[in-house]
Amino acid sequence: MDADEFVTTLRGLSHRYWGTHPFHQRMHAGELSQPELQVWAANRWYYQSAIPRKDAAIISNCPLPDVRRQWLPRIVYHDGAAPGEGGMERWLRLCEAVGLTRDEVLDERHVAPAARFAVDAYVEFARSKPWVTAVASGLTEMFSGHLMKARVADMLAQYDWIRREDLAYFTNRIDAVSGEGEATLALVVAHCRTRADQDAAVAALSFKCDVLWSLLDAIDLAASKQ
Ligand SMILES: O=C(O)c1cc(C(=O)O)c2c(n1)C(=O)C(=O)c1cc(C(=O)O)[nH]c1-2
Repeated sequence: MDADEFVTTLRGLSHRYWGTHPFHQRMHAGELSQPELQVWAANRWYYQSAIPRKDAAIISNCPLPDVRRQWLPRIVYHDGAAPGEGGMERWLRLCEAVGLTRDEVLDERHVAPAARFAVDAYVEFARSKPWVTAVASGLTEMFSGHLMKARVADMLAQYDWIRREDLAYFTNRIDAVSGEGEATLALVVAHCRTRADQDAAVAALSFKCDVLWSLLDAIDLAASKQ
């Protein structure tokens, strides 16, 4: 495929993205109870906490200093440059805003088995696949900016007990993905040189859509028991 066709094929997977998942639809429509939002926040914590390990696995498999240098800030973004900073900290504050304690999030007591299984599969994928294939799996970020913008607006409009500062994770992340999404796409296009590499990248993005969808299926089921 030439670069345009390759990018079009990757973007063509957007219909499989978790933006249209029924749980997200209910969240955006204001139909979730506070206990259901707690299930969501506590389970997504497990995803958030796995992302730096996933990115470290990509770096460990990559022999190219330029790419490692480009990827490294992602780990610091989530872990923070110091304790009490960074994306994971902002997610924990969101958990507290929906009424969870830090302890009950950090000890993972609310993490559903299928949520754990889906997230662990993503980390294992990054450990076991060529680095560029694992990078391609993160291209769901291309689809996430629009969704996160809608999420902030809809949550503020629909849940009057949620304040803008509670959603700092997302407002901060929206800015980060606009740059990272394009840079990641450029990296994947530049380093997938054969048709086999390109097909593996498309399959990786498809796999990641399945990971996210499965995570939300697990959350949906756990929330329905509230
Ligand atoms: O809220 C969302 O809908 C959403 C989606 C995604 C995604 O599409 O993978 C990520 C995030 N958020 C996110 O916050 C994040 O840090 C992130 C990292 C990655 C990744 O695969 O490396 N995806 C995502």
